[in-house]
Amino acid sequence: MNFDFSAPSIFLFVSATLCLWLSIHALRRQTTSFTRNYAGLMLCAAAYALGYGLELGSPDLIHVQVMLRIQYLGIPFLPYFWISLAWAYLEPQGMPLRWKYLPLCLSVAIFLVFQTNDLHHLYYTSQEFTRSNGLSITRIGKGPVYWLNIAYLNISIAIGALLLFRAWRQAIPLYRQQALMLLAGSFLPWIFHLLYQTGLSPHQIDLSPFGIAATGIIYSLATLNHKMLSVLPLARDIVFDGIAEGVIVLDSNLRIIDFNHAATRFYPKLMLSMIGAEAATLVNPAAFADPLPSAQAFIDSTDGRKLEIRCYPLRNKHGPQLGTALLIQDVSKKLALIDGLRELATIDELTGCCNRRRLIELSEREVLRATRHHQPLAFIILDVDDFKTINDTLGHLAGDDLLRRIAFTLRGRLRSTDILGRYGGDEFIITLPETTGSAAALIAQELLEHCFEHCDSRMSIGVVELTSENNSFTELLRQADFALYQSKLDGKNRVTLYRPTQELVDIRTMLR
Ligand SMILES: Nc1nc2c(ncn2[C@@H]2O[C@H](COP(=O)(O)OP(=O)(O)OP(=O)(O)O)[C@@H](O)[C@H]2O)c(=O)[nH]1
Repeated sequence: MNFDFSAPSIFLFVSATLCLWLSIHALRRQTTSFTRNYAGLMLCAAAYALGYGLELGSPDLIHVQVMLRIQYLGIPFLPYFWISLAWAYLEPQGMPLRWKYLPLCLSVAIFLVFQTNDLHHLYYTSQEFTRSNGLSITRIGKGPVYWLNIAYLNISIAIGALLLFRAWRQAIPLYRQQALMLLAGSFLPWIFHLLYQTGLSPHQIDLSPFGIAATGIIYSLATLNHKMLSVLPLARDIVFDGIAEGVIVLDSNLRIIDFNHAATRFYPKLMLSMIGAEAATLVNPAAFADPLPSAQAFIDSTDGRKLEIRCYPLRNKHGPQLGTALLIQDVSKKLALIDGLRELATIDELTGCCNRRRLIELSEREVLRATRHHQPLAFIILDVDDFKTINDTLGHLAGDDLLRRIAFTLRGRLRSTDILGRYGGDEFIITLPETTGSAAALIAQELLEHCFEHCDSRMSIGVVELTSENNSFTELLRQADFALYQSKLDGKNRVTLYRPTQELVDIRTMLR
């Protein structure tokens, strides 16, 4: 006699193929606890649907028994994979090992009892083959392990549904659809199974595999249309809660709908009760006023910390903007480091005043400003007298110390707007905004006396005033240098104010 397949068998074969495809598809995408259990569940469903489809078309009891063995490759493990799947949806790490043992051992035990039923009849006490309406129906006598399996199946469906319900309630709207799909998928087999168990199914056909097959179809559609497998809770939980950056998700009305653990470190006020609150009550609204795809960073200062906030719009591929994600990180240390490096690059290491580069940069800025506003500006250059002798007699360290003390003394006598820099060796330059040449000469004289008094050092000084002829740092330096040279020539330890008419005379003196 041959197999006789009718429409229900064909439906089950198609469903088994879909379930098999889903199983392979899930494993090829990602191997997480969720996808592994999902793949296992779909594989078991495929075995059940295929075996029952074949059973319905079987010609006799011997063939039916073979097909039942195929079905029972999957049936005992369905509850195990179902609980594990729901657990993995709620907790991405999956079910703890100690919890897994009980359902797994139960599944293996039921599997073994079924496969050895001929020896003890603990599963089926009897089997009777009939054909009705073109379908092979097997009336079975139900043994204690059969009832154990039914109880196990029902309890596991209930536990899985409860876990998924919790996941659905906790999920943000973006994930709710997936949680709902999973939940809906669990009810069909249950209802169909109850119809069969209560004798309400037509011709005593076991409707459970049809329910499982329908679930397979729902999941296939969900996978294709809603990317069910790609929006795994893994993305939300492992990545979301594991990263060091704070993440706050806002809906389209800029209300808080989700946040990760790190975000609570940056905003201690942030807690579950703030879900639904306006984001502006927590985060500086300037951070998300105009979210750009390029996500420019906004620096917010809170509690003495500098928080860098990046704003990303959340939208479906072609749809409208669903919300906004704020990515937050503490950049206080980074900014302090940058400030430190910037300072190092502008400060003279030995004396703590501006280095040559910074001195030129700031002085040029002041020269430009004074020229633009027609304000006076003076320029002083100081050179320690006989510094080489100090180095040679007292040592370089004493020379260094003297330079430090001179810088300290000078700084103490200057205004905050004056610019003091070490130009090199034992030479210092001071740029004095809003100061005439004669006023600067008096200040220079005072500085000279102070350095002698406090540092026991003598200095030669050149002073120059900004005019329309010398309105650049280089020219001011050249003229001030000339005046300084004049001080040295005139016997050191003095101040010379540069006057344009002097230049020719002094050059001639120098050439003599
Ligand atoms: N201790 C110390 N010495 C330095 C430093 N930079 C340059 N010098 C020395 O400073 C001396 C500068 O000497 P000069 O200005 O040329 O000559 P001087 O002995 O001061 O003579 P006059 O300028 O004519 O009074 C040189 O011997 C340099 O080696 C420094 O950072 N620390």
